[in-house]
Amino acid sequence: MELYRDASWVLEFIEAEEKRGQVAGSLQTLVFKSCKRFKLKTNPKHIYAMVHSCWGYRSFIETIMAKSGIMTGIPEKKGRKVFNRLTIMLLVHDMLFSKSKRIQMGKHPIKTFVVKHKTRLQSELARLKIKHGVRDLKELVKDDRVDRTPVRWIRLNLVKCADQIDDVIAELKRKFKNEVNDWRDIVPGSLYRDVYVPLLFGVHPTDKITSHELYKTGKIIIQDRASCFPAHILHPTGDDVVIDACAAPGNKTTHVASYMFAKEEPTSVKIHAFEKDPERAKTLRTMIKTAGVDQGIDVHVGDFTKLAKPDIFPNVTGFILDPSCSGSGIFGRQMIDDINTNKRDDSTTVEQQPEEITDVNLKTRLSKLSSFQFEIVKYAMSFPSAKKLVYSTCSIHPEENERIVIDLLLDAKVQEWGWKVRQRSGVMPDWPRRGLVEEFDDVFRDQKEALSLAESCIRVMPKEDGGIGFFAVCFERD
Ligand SMILES: C[S@@+](CC[C@H](N)C(=O)[O-])C[C@H]1O[C@@H](n2cnc3c(N)ncnc32)[C@H](O)[C@@H]1O
Repeated sequence: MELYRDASWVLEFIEAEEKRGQVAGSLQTLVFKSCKRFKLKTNPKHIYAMVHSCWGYRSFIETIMAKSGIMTGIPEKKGRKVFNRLTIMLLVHDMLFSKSKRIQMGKHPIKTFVVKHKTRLQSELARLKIKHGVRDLKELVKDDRVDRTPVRWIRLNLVKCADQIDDVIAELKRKFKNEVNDWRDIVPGSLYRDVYVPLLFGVHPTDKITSHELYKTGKIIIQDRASCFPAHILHPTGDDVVIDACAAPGNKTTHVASYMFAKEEPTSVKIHAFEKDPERAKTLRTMIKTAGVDQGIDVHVGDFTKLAKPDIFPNVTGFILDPSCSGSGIFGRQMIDDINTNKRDDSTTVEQQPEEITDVNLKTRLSKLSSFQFEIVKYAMSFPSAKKLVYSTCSIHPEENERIVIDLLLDAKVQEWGWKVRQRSGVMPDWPRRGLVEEFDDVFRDQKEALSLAESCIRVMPKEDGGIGFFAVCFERD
Protein backbone atom coordinates (compact mmCIF):
# COMPACT_ATOMS: atom_id res chain seq x y z
CA MET A 1 0.00 0.00 0.00
CA GLU A 2 2.93 2.38 0.74
CA LEU A 3 3.93 2.40 -2.92
CA TYR A 4 0.43 3.48 -4.00
CA ARG A 5 0.11 6.03 -1.19
CA ASP A 6 3.46 7.62 -2.04
CA ALA A 7 2.78 7.54 -5.77
CA SER A 8 -0.58 9.25 -5.13
CA TRP A 9 1.17 12.14 -3.39
CA VAL A 10 3.58 12.45 -6.26
CA LEU A 11 0.73 12.42 -8.79
CA GLU A 12 -1.04 15.09 -6.77
CA PHE A 13 2.08 17.24 -6.91
CA ILE A 14 2.38 16.78 -10.67
CA GLU A 15 -1.27 17.67 -11.21
CA ALA A 16 -0.83 20.81 -9.11
CA GLU A 17 2.24 21.82 -11.15
CA GLU A 18 0.22 21.34 -14.29
CA LYS A 19 -2.67 23.43 -12.97
CA ARG A 20 -0.30 26.25 -12.02
CA GLY A 21 0.22 26.54 -15.74
CA GLN A 22 3.99 26.45 -15.45
CA VAL A 23 5.84 24.89 -18.31
CA ALA A 24 6.57 21.50 -16.83
CA GLY A 25 10.03 20.05 -16.47
CA SER A 26 10.63 16.41 -17.24
CA LEU A 27 8.34 14.04 -15.41
CA GLN A 28 11.36 12.36 -13.93
CA THR A 29 12.58 15.62 -12.40
CA LEU A 30 9.15 16.31 -10.95
CA VAL A 31 8.90 12.81 -9.46
CA PHE A 32 12.33 12.96 -7.84
CA LYS A 33 11.74 16.46 -6.60
CA SER A 34 8.45 15.56 -4.95
CA CYS A 35 9.88 12.36 -3.41
CA LYS A 36 12.50 14.55 -1.76
CA ARG A 37 10.07 17.23 -0.70
CA PHE A 38 7.67 14.73 0.93
CA LYS A 39 10.58 12.67 2.34
CA LEU A 40 9.08 9.51 0.86
CA LYS A 41 10.54 6.18 1.92
CA THR A 42 9.61 4.25 -1.24
CA ASN A 43 12.34 3.97 -3.85
CA PRO A 44 11.81 6.97 -6.21
CA LYS A 45 12.62 4.72 -9.18
CA HIS A 46 9.66 2.48 -8.36
CA ILE A 47 7.41 5.49 -7.96
CA TYR A 48 8.66 6.93 -11.24
CA ALA A 49 7.97 3.72 -13.14
CA MET A 50 4.41 3.63 -11.85
CA VAL A 51 3.63 7.34 -12.15
CA HIS A 52 5.23 7.65 -15.57
CA SER A 53 3.04 4.95 -17.08
CA CYS A 54 -0.10 6.08 -15.28
CA TRP A 55 0.47 9.70 -16.36
CA GLY A 56 0.80 8.61 -19.97
CA TYR A 57 -2.54 6.80 -19.88
CA ARG A 58 -4.27 9.23 -17.58
CA SER A 59 -6.79 10.71 -20.02
CA PHE A 60 -7.91 7.18 -20.93
CA ILE A 61 -8.00 6.07 -17.30
CA GLU A 62 -10.08 9.12 -16.40
CA THR A 63 -12.58 8.32 -19.17
CA ILE A 64 -12.76 4.66 -18.16
CA MET A 65 -13.26 5.57 -14.50
CA ALA A 66 -15.95 8.14 -15.30
CA LYS A 67 -17.86 5.80 -17.57
CA SER A 68 -17.60 2.77 -15.29
CA GLY A 69 -19.23 4.63 -12.42
CA ILE A 70 -16.47 3.62 -10.00
CA MET A 71 -16.15 7.13 -8.62
CA THR A 72 -19.77 7.37 -7.58
CA GLY A 73 -19.56 4.13 -5.63
CA ILE A 74 -16.79 5.18 -3.22
CA PRO A 75 -17.91 4.61 0.38
CA GLU A 76 -18.00 7.66 2.64
CA LYS A 77 -17.24 8.23 6.29
CA LYS A 78 -18.52 11.40 7.98
CA GLY A 79 -19.32 12.87 4.57
CA ARG A 80 -15.82 12.24 3.17
CA LYS A 81 -14.86 9.67 0.56
CA VAL A 82 -12.67 7.03 2.14
CA PHE A 83 -10.55 6.37 -0.98
CA ASN A 84 -8.42 8.92 -2.82
CA ARG A 85 -9.17 9.50 -6.53
CA LEU A 86 -5.50 9.32 -7.54
CA THR A 87 -4.87 6.11 -5.61
CA ILE A 88 -7.85 4.53 -7.39
CA MET A 89 -6.41 5.78 -10.66
CA LEU A 90 -3.08 4.07 -9.92
CA LEU A 91 -4.80 0.82 -9.03
CA VAL A 92 -6.96 0.95 -12.15
CA HIS A 93 -3.83 1.64 -14.17
CA ASP A 94 -2.06 -1.42 -12.78
CA MET A 95 -5.09 -3.63 -13.28
CA LEU A 96 -5.67 -2.58 -16.90
CA PHE A 97 -2.37 -1.26 -18.27
CA SER A 98 0.58 -2.73 -16.36
CA LYS A 99 2.45 -5.71 -17.78
CA SER A 100 1.24 -8.09 -15.07
CA LYS A 101 -2.29 -6.55 -15.06
CA ARG A 102 -2.18 -6.95 -11.30
CA ILE A 103 -2.54 -4.61 -8.36
CA GLN A 104 0.69 -4.79 -6.39
CA MET A 105 -0.65 -5.05 -2.85
CA GLY A 106 -1.96 -7.60 -0.42
CA LYS A 107 -5.46 -7.57 0.99
CA HIS A 108 -6.74 -4.04 1.42
CA PRO A 109 -10.22 -2.42 1.29
CA ILE A 110 -9.26 -0.18 -1.64
CA LYS A 111 -8.05 -3.19 -3.63
CA THR A 112 -11.30 -5.04 -2.90
CA PHE A 113 -13.23 -1.95 -3.98
CA VAL A 114 -11.41 -1.60 -7.30
CA VAL A 115 -11.48 -5.32 -8.09
CA LYS A 116 -15.26 -5.24 -7.51
CA HIS A 117 -15.48 -2.90 -10.53
CA LYS A 118 -13.10 -4.93 -12.71
CA THR A 119 -15.69 -6.14 -15.25
CA ARG A 120 -17.14 -2.65 -15.85
CA LEU A 121 -13.65 -1.15 -16.09
CA GLN A 122 -12.53 -3.78 -18.58
CA SER A 123 -15.56 -3.30 -20.80
CA GLU A 124 -15.04 0.49 -20.82
CA LEU A 125 -11.44 -0.14 -21.84
CA ALA A 126 -12.60 -2.38 -24.69
CA ARG A 127 -15.03 0.33 -25.84
CA LEU A 128 -12.31 2.95 -25.81
CA LYS A 129 -10.06 0.76 -27.97
CA ILE A 130 -12.85 0.35 -30.51
CA LYS A 131 -13.53 4.11 -30.50
CA HIS A 132 -9.86 4.86 -31.21
CA GLY A 133 -9.53 2.01 -33.67
CA VAL A 134 -6.53 0.46 -31.90
CA ARG A 135 -5.78 -2.98 -30.50
CA ASP A 136 -3.84 -1.49 -27.62
CA LEU A 137 -4.09 2.05 -26.23
CA LYS A 138 -0.29 1.88 -25.99
CA GLU A 139 -0.30 2.86 -29.67
CA LEU A 140 -1.60 6.25 -28.63
CA VAL A 141 0.88 6.71 -25.77
CA LYS A 142 4.08 6.09 -27.63
CA ASP A 143 6.46 8.79 -26.62
CA ASP A 144 8.18 9.53 -23.41
CA ARG A 145 6.92 13.02 -22.72
CA VAL A 146 5.12 14.69 -19.89
CA ASP A 147 2.58 15.86 -22.36
CA ARG A 148 2.06 16.83 -25.90
CA THR A 149 -0.28 18.93 -27.93
CA PRO A 150 -3.67 17.27 -28.38
CA VAL A 151 -3.68 18.25 -32.06
CA ARG A 152 -1.04 18.78 -34.74
CA TRP A 153 -2.26 21.82 -36.63
CA ILE A 154 -1.31 22.36 -40.25
CA ARG A 155 -2.20 25.29 -42.44
CA LEU A 156 -2.17 25.68 -46.18
CA ASN A 157 0.50 28.08 -47.39
CA LEU A 158 -1.36 30.03 -50.05
CA VAL A 159 1.84 31.52 -51.44
CA LYS A 160 2.62 28.04 -52.74
CA CYS A 161 -0.83 26.65 -53.41
CA ALA A 162 -3.45 29.37 -53.88
CA ASP A 163 -4.42 27.87 -57.25
CA GLN A 164 -4.34 24.26 -55.98
CA ILE A 165 -6.33 24.53 -52.76
CA ASP A 166 -8.78 21.76 -53.72
CA ASP A 167 -5.95 19.46 -54.80
CA VAL A 168 -4.05 19.97 -51.58
CA ILE A 169 -7.15 19.32 -49.50
CA ALA A 170 -7.92 16.22 -51.56
CA GLU A 171 -4.37 15.01 -50.93
CA LEU A 172 -4.80 15.58 -47.19
CA LYS A 173 -8.06 13.65 -47.28
CA ARG A 174 -6.33 10.78 -49.05
CA LYS A 175 -3.73 10.59 -46.30
CA PHE A 176 -6.13 11.22 -43.40
CA LYS A 177 -9.24 9.33 -44.40
CA ASN A 178 -11.34 9.74 -41.30
CA GLU A 179 -12.90 13.21 -41.32
CA VAL A 180 -14.10 14.44 -37.93
CA ASN A 181 -16.21 17.46 -36.99
CA ASP A 182 -14.62 18.17 -33.63
CA TRP A 183 -10.90 18.30 -32.88
CA ARG A 184 -11.55 16.35 -29.69
CA ASP A 185 -12.48 13.34 -31.82
CA ILE A 186 -9.15 13.31 -33.63
CA VAL A 187 -7.46 9.89 -33.55
CA PRO A 188 -4.59 8.64 -35.71
CA GLY A 189 -5.61 8.89 -39.35
CA SER A 190 -8.27 11.55 -38.93
CA LEU A 191 -8.56 15.03 -40.34
CA TYR A 192 -10.37 18.00 -38.84
CA ARG A 193 -11.02 21.26 -40.68
CA ASP A 194 -10.91 24.21 -38.33
CA VAL A 195 -13.84 26.59 -38.10
CA TYR A 196 -11.87 29.59 -36.81
CA VAL A 197 -8.84 29.89 -39.08
CA PRO A 198 -9.38 29.40 -42.81
CA LEU A 199 -7.60 26.46 -44.42
CA LEU A 200 -6.25 25.17 -41.13
CA PHE A 201 -6.47 21.44 -40.41
CA GLY A 202 -5.89 19.29 -37.36
CA VAL A 203 -4.42 15.79 -37.30
CA HIS A 204 -3.33 13.46 -34.52
CA PRO A 205 0.08 14.38 -33.04
CA THR A 206 1.41 10.86 -33.67
CA ASP A 207 0.63 11.08 -37.36
CA LYS A 208 3.77 11.77 -39.38
CA ILE A 209 3.50 14.72 -41.68
CA THR A 210 7.03 16.06 -42.02
CA SER A 211 8.04 13.43 -44.58
CA HIS A 212 5.06 14.27 -46.82
CA GLU A 213 5.66 16.07 -50.13
CA LEU A 214 3.14 18.79 -49.23
CA TYR A 215 5.23 19.62 -46.18
CA LYS A 216 8.62 19.32 -47.87
CA THR A 217 7.52 21.64 -50.66
CA GLY A 218 6.16 24.26 -48.23
CA LYS A 219 2.55 23.89 -49.37
CA ILE A 220 1.53 23.08 -45.85
CA ILE A 221 3.11 24.47 -42.68
CA ILE A 222 2.82 23.07 -39.17
CA GLN A 223 1.63 25.81 -36.82
CA ASP A 224 -0.37 25.71 -33.63
CA ARG A 225 -3.92 26.97 -34.11
CA ALA A 226 -3.71 29.82 -31.59
CA SER A 227 -0.45 30.96 -33.12
CA CYS A 228 -2.39 31.42 -36.38
CA PHE A 229 -4.76 33.91 -34.77
CA PRO A 230 -2.55 37.05 -35.06
CA ALA A 231 -2.13 36.98 -38.86
CA HIS A 232 -5.79 36.06 -39.28
CA ILE A 233 -6.85 38.98 -37.07
CA LEU A 234 -4.49 41.40 -38.80
CA HIS A 235 -5.81 40.18 -42.15
CA PRO A 236 -3.34 42.11 -44.28
CA THR A 237 -3.94 42.62 -47.98
CA GLY A 238 -1.53 43.26 -50.84
CA ASP A 239 -1.84 47.00 -50.12
CA ASP A 240 -0.41 46.72 -46.62
CA VAL A 241 3.19 46.95 -45.49
CA VAL A 242 3.73 44.92 -42.33
CA ILE A 243 6.42 44.75 -39.67
CA ASP A 244 6.79 41.59 -37.64
CA ALA A 245 8.82 43.04 -34.78
CA CYS A 246 9.81 39.77 -33.05
CA ALA A 247 9.76 37.33 -35.90
CA ALA A 248 11.81 34.14 -35.39
CA PRO A 249 11.25 31.32 -36.04
CA GLY A 250 8.80 32.87 -38.50
CA ASN A 251 5.44 31.16 -38.10
CA LYS A 252 3.49 34.38 -37.95
CA THR A 253 5.66 36.14 -40.53
CA THR A 254 5.01 33.46 -43.14
CA HIS A 255 1.35 33.30 -42.20
CA VAL A 256 1.07 37.06 -42.78
CA ALA A 257 2.77 36.44 -46.14
CA SER A 258 0.21 33.75 -46.93
CA TYR A 259 -2.51 36.42 -46.70
CA MET A 260 -0.57 39.11 -48.56
CA PHE A 261 0.89 37.08 -51.40
CA ALA A 262 -1.92 34.59 -52.02
CA LYS A 263 -3.22 36.46 -55.04
CA GLU A 264 0.04 37.91 -56.33
CA GLU A 265 3.53 36.49 -56.03
CA PRO A 266 5.82 38.87 -54.15
CA THR A 267 7.72 41.21 -56.44
CA SER A 268 8.66 43.81 -53.85
CA VAL A 269 9.26 43.80 -50.12
CA LYS A 270 6.00 44.12 -48.20
CA ILE A 271 7.01 42.55 -44.90
CA HIS A 272 9.89 43.51 -42.62
CA ALA A 273 10.81 40.83 -40.12
CA PHE A 274 12.98 41.84 -37.16
CA GLU A 275 14.83 39.35 -35.01
CA LYS A 276 17.47 40.28 -32.50
CA ASP A 277 18.97 36.80 -32.05
CA PRO A 278 21.28 35.99 -35.02
CA GLU A 279 20.93 32.22 -34.58
CA ARG A 280 17.16 32.42 -34.56
CA ALA A 281 17.29 34.78 -37.52
CA LYS A 282 18.91 31.90 -39.49
CA THR A 283 15.89 29.71 -38.73
CA LEU A 284 13.64 32.58 -39.75
CA ARG A 285 15.42 32.89 -43.10
CA THR A 286 15.11 29.16 -43.74
CA MET A 287 11.42 29.21 -42.93
CA ILE A 288 10.82 32.19 -45.22
CA LYS A 289 12.65 30.43 -48.04
CA THR A 290 10.69 27.20 -47.60
CA ALA A 291 7.45 29.19 -47.59
CA GLY A 292 8.51 30.71 -50.92
CA VAL A 293 8.36 34.34 -49.83
CA ASP A 294 12.00 35.49 -49.74
CA GLN A 295 11.23 38.08 -52.42
CA GLY A 296 8.55 39.70 -50.30
CA ILE A 297 10.21 39.74 -46.88
CA ASP A 298 13.27 41.59 -45.63
CA VAL A 299 14.90 40.11 -42.55
CA HIS A 300 16.55 42.64 -40.23
CA VAL A 301 18.80 41.13 -37.59
CA GLY A 302 18.91 43.24 -34.43
CA ASP A 303 16.78 44.93 -31.83
CA PHE A 304 13.57 46.20 -33.41
CA THR A 305 13.43 49.25 -31.12
CA LYS A 306 16.92 50.33 -32.24
CA LEU A 307 17.02 49.27 -35.90
CA ALA A 308 13.54 50.25 -37.00
CA LYS A 309 13.16 54.03 -36.90
CA PRO A 310 9.65 55.31 -37.68
CA ASP A 311 11.03 57.69 -40.34
CA ILE A 312 12.80 54.81 -42.15
CA PHE A 313 9.48 52.95 -42.38
CA PRO A 314 6.93 55.72 -42.98
CA ASN A 315 4.64 53.42 -44.99
CA VAL A 316 4.19 50.59 -42.55
CA THR A 317 0.46 50.02 -42.00
CA GLY A 318 0.35 46.94 -39.80
CA PHE A 319 2.26 45.23 -37.01
CA ILE A 320 2.58 41.74 -35.63
CA LEU A 321 3.94 41.97 -32.11
CA ASP A 322 4.64 38.63 -30.54
CA PRO A 323 7.48 39.43 -28.15
CA SER A 324 9.42 37.22 -25.76
CA CYS A 325 7.20 36.09 -22.91
CA SER A 326 7.19 33.65 -20.00
CA GLY A 327 5.92 30.88 -22.29
CA SER A 328 3.60 29.74 -19.53
CA GLY A 329 1.01 28.65 -22.10
CA ILE A 330 3.44 26.15 -23.56
CA PHE A 331 3.44 22.66 -22.12
CA GLY A 332 5.04 19.30 -22.54
CA ARG A 333 8.56 18.05 -22.85
CA GLN A 334 8.62 18.27 -26.63
CA MET A 335 7.63 21.91 -26.68
CA ILE A 336 10.12 22.83 -23.98
CA ASP A 337 12.86 20.98 -25.83
CA ASP A 338 11.92 22.86 -28.98
CA ILE A 339 12.20 26.13 -27.14
CA ASN A 340 15.50 25.25 -25.57
CA THR A 341 17.07 23.76 -28.66
CA ASN A 342 15.98 26.50 -30.98
CA LYS A 343 16.47 29.17 -28.35
CA ARG A 344 12.92 29.96 -29.33
CA ASP A 345 12.95 32.83 -26.96
CA ASP A 346 15.44 34.96 -25.10
CA SER A 347 17.41 33.63 -22.17
CA THR A 348 14.67 34.44 -19.68
CA THR A 349 12.38 31.99 -21.40
CA VAL A 350 14.87 29.19 -21.64
CA GLU A 351 14.92 28.79 -17.87
CA GLN A 352 11.41 27.56 -17.51
CA GLN A 353 11.87 24.42 -15.50
CA PRO A 354 9.56 24.81 -12.52
CA GLU A 355 12.20 23.67 -10.05
CA GLU A 356 14.00 26.96 -10.64
CA ILE A 357 10.87 29.06 -10.40
CA THR A 358 9.87 30.27 -6.99
CA ASP A 359 6.96 32.65 -6.63
CA VAL A 360 9.43 35.43 -5.94
CA ASN A 361 11.52 35.06 -9.07
CA LEU A 362 8.44 34.39 -11.21
CA LYS A 363 7.11 37.77 -10.08
CA THR A 364 10.42 39.48 -10.87
CA ARG A 365 10.58 37.84 -14.25
CA LEU A 366 7.03 38.76 -15.11
CA SER A 367 7.68 42.31 -14.07
CA LYS A 368 10.77 42.54 -16.33
CA LEU A 369 8.99 40.87 -19.23
CA SER A 370 5.92 43.05 -18.97
CA SER A 371 7.97 46.29 -18.98
CA PHE A 372 9.69 45.05 -22.14
CA GLN A 373 6.39 44.00 -23.73
CA PHE A 374 4.78 47.36 -22.96
CA GLU A 375 7.74 49.33 -24.33
CA ILE A 376 8.07 47.39 -27.55
CA VAL A 377 4.34 47.69 -28.37
CA LYS A 378 4.33 51.39 -27.50
CA TYR A 379 7.35 51.91 -29.75
CA ALA A 380 5.55 50.22 -32.66
CA MET A 381 2.52 52.45 -32.07
CA SER A 382 4.70 55.49 -32.82
CA PHE A 383 5.05 54.54 -36.51
CA PRO A 384 3.25 57.27 -38.45
CA SER A 385 1.17 55.20 -40.91
CA ALA A 386 0.46 52.22 -38.66
CA LYS A 387 -3.27 51.55 -38.41
CA LYS A 388 -3.53 48.05 -36.96
CA LEU A 389 -1.38 46.09 -34.55
CA VAL A 390 -1.89 42.62 -33.16
CA TYR A 391 -0.21 41.93 -29.83
CA SER A 392 0.10 38.33 -28.69
CA THR A 393 1.86 36.10 -26.17
CA CYS A 394 1.94 32.40 -25.38
CA SER A 395 1.53 33.25 -21.73
CA ILE A 396 -1.40 32.67 -19.41
CA HIS A 397 -0.38 35.42 -16.97
CA PRO A 398 -2.51 38.59 -16.97
CA GLU A 399 0.66 40.59 -16.27
CA GLU A 400 1.76 39.89 -19.86
CA ASN A 401 -1.71 40.07 -21.35
CA GLU A 402 -4.69 42.12 -20.13
CA ARG A 403 -2.47 44.33 -17.96
CA ILE A 404 -0.33 45.29 -20.94
CA VAL A 405 -3.51 46.27 -22.78
CA ILE A 406 -4.62 48.37 -19.79
CA ASP A 407 -1.24 50.10 -19.42
CA LEU A 408 -1.20 50.96 -23.11
CA LEU A 409 -4.76 52.30 -23.07
CA LEU A 410 -3.92 54.50 -20.09
CA ASP A 411 -0.69 55.82 -21.61
CA ALA A 412 -0.91 59.50 -22.61
CA LYS A 413 1.13 59.09 -25.82
CA VAL A 414 -0.84 56.04 -26.93
CA GLN A 415 -4.04 58.03 -26.38
CA GLU A 416 -2.60 61.04 -28.24
CA TRP A 417 -1.70 58.81 -31.19
CA GLY A 418 -5.33 57.65 -31.30
CA TRP A 419 -4.92 53.93 -30.62
CA LYS A 420 -7.93 51.96 -29.41
CA VAL A 421 -8.71 48.31 -28.90
CA ARG A 422 -10.63 46.74 -31.79
CA GLN A 423 -14.03 45.45 -30.67
CA ARG A 424 -14.88 41.75 -30.45
CA SER A 425 -16.88 41.94 -33.70
CA GLY A 426 -13.60 42.47 -35.57
CA VAL A 427 -11.52 39.97 -33.59
CA MET A 428 -12.68 36.43 -34.30
CA PRO A 429 -16.07 37.03 -32.65
CA ASP A 430 -17.01 33.33 -32.62
CA TRP A 431 -14.02 32.31 -30.54
CA PRO A 432 -15.67 31.79 -27.16
CA ARG A 433 -12.86 32.37 -24.65
CA ARG A 434 -12.20 36.06 -24.16
CA GLY A 435 -10.05 38.25 -21.86
CA LEU A 436 -10.32 38.30 -18.08
CA VAL A 437 -12.98 40.85 -17.19
CA GLU A 438 -11.80 41.11 -13.59
CA GLU A 439 -8.53 42.65 -14.80
CA PHE A 440 -10.39 45.47 -16.59
CA ASP A 441 -12.97 45.79 -13.81
CA ASP A 442 -10.24 46.82 -11.41
CA VAL A 443 -9.29 49.79 -13.58
CA PHE A 444 -12.33 50.85 -15.58
CA ARG A 445 -15.25 51.87 -13.37
CA ASP A 446 -17.71 51.70 -16.24
CA GLN A 447 -18.78 48.04 -16.18
CA LYS A 448 -19.82 48.12 -19.81
CA GLU A 449 -16.43 49.43 -20.93
CA ALA A 450 -14.59 46.86 -18.81
CA LEU A 451 -16.67 44.05 -20.26
CA SER A 452 -16.28 45.30 -23.81
CA LEU A 453 -12.49 45.51 -23.41
CA ALA A 454 -12.30 42.01 -21.99
CA GLU A 455 -14.50 40.75 -24.82
CA SER A 456 -12.14 42.34 -27.34
CA CYS A 457 -9.28 40.13 -26.13
CA ILE A 458 -8.81 36.48 -26.99
CA ARG A 459 -7.58 33.87 -24.60
CA VAL A 460 -6.72 30.27 -25.37
CA MET A 461 -6.27 27.71 -22.61
CA PRO A 462 -3.39 25.28 -22.98
CA LYS A 463 -4.56 21.81 -24.08
CA GLU A 464 -8.19 22.42 -23.17
CA ASP A 465 -8.56 24.56 -26.29
CA GLY A 466 -6.59 22.22 -28.53
CA GLY A 467 -3.02 23.51 -28.30
CA ILE A 468 -0.87 26.07 -26.54
CA GLY A 469 -2.12 28.74 -24.14
CA PHE A 470 -2.30 32.07 -25.88
CA PHE A 471 -3.46 35.67 -25.73
CA ALA A 472 -4.20 38.09 -28.58
CA VAL A 473 -5.59 41.57 -28.93
CA CYS A 474 -5.80 44.02 -31.82
CA PHE A 475 -5.17 47.75 -31.52
CA GLU A 476 -6.29 50.05 -34.30
CA ARG A 477 -6.77 53.69 -35.19
CA ASP A 478 -8.31 55.67 -38.03
C1 LIG B 1 7.81 34.59 -29.00
S1 LIG B 1 9.14 34.66 -30.08
C2 LIG B 1 8.39 35.02 -31.62
C3 LIG B 1 7.76 33.86 -32.30
C4 LIG B 1 7.34 34.19 -33.72
N1 LIG B 1 6.44 35.32 -33.75
C5 LIG B 1 6.65 33.01 -34.40
O1 LIG B 1 5.41 32.95 -34.39
O2 LIG B 1 7.33 32.17 -34.96
C6 LIG B 1 9.89 36.19 -29.72
C7 LIG B 1 11.10 36.50 -30.57
O3 LIG B 1 11.41 37.88 -30.42
C8 LIG B 1 12.81 38.05 -30.41
N2 LIG B 1 13.05 39.37 -29.77
C9 LIG B 1 12.99 39.68 -28.47
N3 LIG B 1 13.21 40.98 -28.28
C10 LIG B 1 13.41 41.52 -29.51
C11 LIG B 1 13.70 42.82 -29.98
N4 LIG B 1 13.84 43.85 -29.15
N5 LIG B 1 13.84 43.02 -31.31
C12 LIG B 1 13.70 41.98 -32.17
N6 LIG B 1 13.46 40.71 -31.78
C13 LIG B 1 13.30 40.48 -30.47
C14 LIG B 1 13.29 36.85 -29.62
O4 LIG B 1 14.65 36.58 -29.89
C15 LIG B 1 12.35 35.76 -30.15
O5 LIG B 1 12.92 35.14 -31.27
